[in-house]
Amino acid sequence: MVQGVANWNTEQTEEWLQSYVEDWVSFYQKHTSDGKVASYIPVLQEADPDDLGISIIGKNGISIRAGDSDIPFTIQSISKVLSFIVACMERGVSYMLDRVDVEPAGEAFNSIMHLEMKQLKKPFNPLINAGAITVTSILEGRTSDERLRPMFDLLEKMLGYRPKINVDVYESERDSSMRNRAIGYYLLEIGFLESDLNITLETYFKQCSIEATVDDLARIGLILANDGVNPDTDEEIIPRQVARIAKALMLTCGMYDASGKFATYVGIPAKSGVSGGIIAAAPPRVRDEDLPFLEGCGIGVYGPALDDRGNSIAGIRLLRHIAKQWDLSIF
Ligand SMILES: NC(=O)CC[C@H](N)C(=O)O
Repeated sequence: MVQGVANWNTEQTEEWLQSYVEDWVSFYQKHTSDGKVASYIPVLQEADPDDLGISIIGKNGISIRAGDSDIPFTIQSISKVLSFIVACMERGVSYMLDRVDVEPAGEAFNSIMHLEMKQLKKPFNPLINAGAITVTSILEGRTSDERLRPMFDLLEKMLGYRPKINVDVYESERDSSMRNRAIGYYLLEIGFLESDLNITLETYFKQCSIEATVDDLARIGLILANDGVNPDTDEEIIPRQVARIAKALMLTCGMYDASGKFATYVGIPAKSGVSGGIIAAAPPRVRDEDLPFLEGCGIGVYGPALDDRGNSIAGIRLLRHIAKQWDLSIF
């Protein structure tokens, strides 16, 4: 554990922590060879499987960056957290919780099976594809761009710029994602969708193709860690109740059928995406020891080589190491 950091909130300590993180990233970078880049969305195969980068942002602009931290990537399933937040802000929490449950599915992120076998009254949770597509069908607006505007507005507030959609990734998924179409048709048949299927899928593929960097994820993670308030300006960006539900979902469902292990070994609300991104929100914690980021931090990781659950293989190992070293677990 990194101990004895007297008044760690200084530039000197920032540099010191940075050198630790750089060592850890270069160690775990070798683990990327244990994973595989996603190929079911053809353009995602072009990612370099060796990449591994991280950004950690705390209060007062303290930030640490290491490895391949400048590479933009599409947020994929990380967007499911944002669409759920936006839908709750548009429609209210109880409206949303009547239409999508908050229980871990224990199945692959794109599973269709449980929808039929369990005769559900609503999808298990908003972070698996069936739940996320249902949530996207509830977003307000006639066209996909209209529906995504509030999500971009929210991102702009958090990041200070308006991210873009990666059109190549969007088109690649739109033209190949038969499974999501199958999920969509099934949802339509059982009456879970609140609006047109084609516009819903177009919106869903676009939200998955929003491009970001690890810094962006860390910034969003920090705001979530701080219950929706930007800790540097005290502005409430996401209502506290919504931010808390989002974090509960990230912890219980964010890493799909590896969520239990992630909660056990890392213990931080987090969400992964198949392009290799992970967002994590480490809330403030009370400890006697002098440890980094006691006031909480946001973490963004990028490592496109995935494990068999679809989570960044080296990214998870790196997060596990950092959480242990700095005692970041919420438990
Ligand atoms: N796990 C993911 O990131 C999945 C997102 C991807 N766009 C899909 O729907 O298949």
